[in-house]
Amino acid sequence: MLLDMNVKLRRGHFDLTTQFSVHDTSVGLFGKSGAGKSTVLGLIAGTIQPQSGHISLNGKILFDSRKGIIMPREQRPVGAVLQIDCADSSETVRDNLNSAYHRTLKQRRLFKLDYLIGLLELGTILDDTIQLLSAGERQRVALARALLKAPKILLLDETFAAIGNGFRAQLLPILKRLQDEFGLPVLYASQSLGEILDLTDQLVVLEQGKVLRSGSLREVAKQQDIFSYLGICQIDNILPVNIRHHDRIAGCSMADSFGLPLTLPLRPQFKVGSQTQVSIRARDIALSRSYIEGISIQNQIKGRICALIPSGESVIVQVDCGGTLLVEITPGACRNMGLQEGEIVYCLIKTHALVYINELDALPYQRVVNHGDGYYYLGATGSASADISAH
Ligand SMILES: Nc1ncnc2c1ncn2[C@@H]1O[C@H](COP(=O)(O)OP(=O)(O)OP(=O)(O)O)[C@@H](O)[C@H]1O
Repeated sequence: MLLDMNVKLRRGHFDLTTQFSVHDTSVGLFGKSGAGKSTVLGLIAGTIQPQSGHISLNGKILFDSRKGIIMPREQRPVGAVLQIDCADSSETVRDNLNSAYHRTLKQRRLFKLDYLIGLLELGTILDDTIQLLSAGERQRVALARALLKAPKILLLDETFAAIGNGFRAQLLPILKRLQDEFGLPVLYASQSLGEILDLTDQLVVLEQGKVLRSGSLREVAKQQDIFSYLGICQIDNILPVNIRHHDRIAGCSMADSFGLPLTLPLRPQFKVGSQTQVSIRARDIALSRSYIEGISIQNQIKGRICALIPSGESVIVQVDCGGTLLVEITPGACRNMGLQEGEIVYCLIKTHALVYINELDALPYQRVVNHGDGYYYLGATGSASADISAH
């Protein structure tokens, strides 16, 4: 275990009782404004002390109220880019980085100074004083300084948002490389699920100073009533399909997915035998207890209900039909049908509700994650309930 934290803190009216662990992988600390994300990062970095509990990193105790241990901030093997770190300074960038470089013992150094200057594109601002830098430039300098400490974990507080869209696309692969090549995981605090999921699908979800859920998005999303808090407002199923033949007269392409026949919109440009993916919105699938004769809907896929997940004003029905389909219906429909786990249902999908994945980008949605098992979670930009900022 890399980071283990179980602390209590009362600050004014805010009560934080937080327990979570981080293993050797990057984690997103998600929560709405005021949930306590910056406070948690400050507790790990040592800028704030809890009233009780313990925090350990890589087996080293950073804080333990019972043993009376408080490791000073400068000694913690933590690289942190906190909002308070980007304060004014009359030092030049060069002096600021040089002092951080020389403070780290030679044998512990992970990065050469020139390497980080190149990596974070700081060459042109080396002689500028920090107080004259833009907010994004300050964040990059703070990141370089954090990395020069040769940390065991990197704490970032909404850094993508502060650093600007242009540099963000460059920063992401850098953070992934730090994790892969140097084994340096990131604890990334943000109010934007989309921003976190660019980096990792491991989440700690905070609400009012408490850990609401933790685990992979998949595990977190299995539980009730979390979608709206996460800002997920649409779920798409992504199905792998093998094209079997094109029927120009019927106006459709025939395919199979998970061994089941599927009727798709006609796309003769896909070669027979080729593979592609199609997307179907969870809320565009209807359920029936039996196969329906005399209906225009071409796809009636038989499956077994493996979970019924209440989610705000919807119920997500997880149906195992070879692969898994997520179907979103109203609680009323669920009640009227008397659906129960383990029962057989038919998933009804209109041909034209299936969208080829290469045509999906034309839709006005923001894709937030490849779910691994073939689901993409999409947030509609601009939705009132969605807190997913546009890329
Ligand atoms: N110095 C302080 N004294 C008292 N209360 C504080 C102090 N700093 C923060 N708080 C309170 O602690 C709570 C959590 O703040 P925190 O900054 O950790 O939230 P956050 O999740 O990072 O929010 P945001 O996303 O807006 O930055 C808030 O209610 C805030 O008012």
